Order: sequence, then structure tokens, then C-alpha cells
Amino acid sequence: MGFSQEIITDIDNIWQANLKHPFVQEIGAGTLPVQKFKYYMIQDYVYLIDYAKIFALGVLKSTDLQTMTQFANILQSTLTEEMSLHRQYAAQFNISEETLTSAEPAPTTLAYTNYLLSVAQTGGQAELLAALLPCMWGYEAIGKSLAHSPGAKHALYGEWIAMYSSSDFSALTEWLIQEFDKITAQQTNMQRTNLTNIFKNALRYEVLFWEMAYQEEKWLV
Ligand SMILES: Cc1ncc(CN)c(N)n1
Repeated sequence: MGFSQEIITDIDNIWQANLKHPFVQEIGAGTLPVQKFKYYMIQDYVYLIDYAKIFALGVLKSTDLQTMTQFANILQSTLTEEMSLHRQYAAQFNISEETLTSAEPAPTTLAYTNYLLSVAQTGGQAELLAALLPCMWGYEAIGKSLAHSPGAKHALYGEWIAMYSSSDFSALTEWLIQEFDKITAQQTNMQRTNLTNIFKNALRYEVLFWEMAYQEEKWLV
């Protein structure tokens, strides 16, 4: 068993909380109020702008061309395929691209992106992978779990589910898992504990992100 699998077995309660969050379940049932999805889509776009930069840092920290290429592929896929889905949704909601790009991050979005950027900038490749993995893997697992749900045929949510249950998204996630398992096979127990904590924190932020969208979180003042 690779180290990634060991981690998600250890923190199964957080993994399940992510999969089973009401926001996710209601997308699957096709019952999520559109207003919550609109809020999510805007915050997610803001999130993805910083998230894409982590892959750019992955390119920077790579020590071989093959790894550089893969990070560049995921960067490209995030900026084009994933974010263009958000741009399409924005157009349906009559939100201009400019409004989308300049939207203010909510507290949880800001905290999460700052966490990812800080880990990616101060750590090495292993830390960067530990921070990114829950984001990709969590969405891939959610996509697969909803692939045959009523939401998959929903006029609004169907495309979202199709994106994250696609074989392209799975292939990129699989590469990230393998890279993480390869790098952690050579790490000490102390390093592995640190990587587990990073993974765990990022996954907790994933759960908080759903909750933020479900509650349509706002700054107090
Ligand atoms: C918050 C969040 N985490 C992960 C993903 C998947 N790239 C996303 N779109 N948004």
C-alpha cells in the first residue's frame, strides 16, 4: 500500500466528511439551491487562480523534465478546461469574466489559498504534493461517487459532475498519487508525519470550503 492510501485510511473520518458533505450530496441529488452553487462557483474561481499557481511552483521545484511536463499539463488543464467550465456557468448566471476574476475571496477561501501557497513556497516537492493531493483526489472521488447520481443528468450540475468524473481528471489525479507515493517511499517517519499533517489540513480545508459555500459565508464587517 502506498503512503497516500495509508493517510486516507488513517483519516477516513475527514475523507468521509468531504465525500458526504450536504453540499456534495445535494449536487448529487440535484436539489442544491442554485444560489449556493452560484456562490460556490465564484469562490471556486477565485480559489483556482491561486491553486493553478501551486502547479507552477511544482514546475519550478521539479528536478526532471517528465515531472515538469506533468505539472505543466495539470496547470494547463486547470486554467483552460476546469476554469472554462466556471466561465460557462458565470455566463449562464450573467456574471462577466471581469466580475468573476476580481471577486473578493471569502474568509475560508483566503485562508485555504494562503495555506496552500505558504506550504508550496516554503516546502519542497513532497510538501507541495501533500498540499495538492487532497484537492485533486477529493474531487476525483466525489466525481466518481456522483457519476451515476440523479445530479449527473441535472441541467446545471450534470456538467460539473461530468468534469470531475472524467477519465482525463482521473488520469491527472492518478499521476499525482503515484508521484506522492514515489517521493514518500524515501522519507523518514518524521518527514512522513509532517506530510500527513499537511495532507490532513488541506483535506480539512476542502470540507470547510463546502461548508463555506453551503452557508454562503461572508465577512462580518
Ligand atoms: C476548493 C477546490 N478544491 C479542489 C478543486 C479541484 N481542482 C476545486 N475546483 N476546488
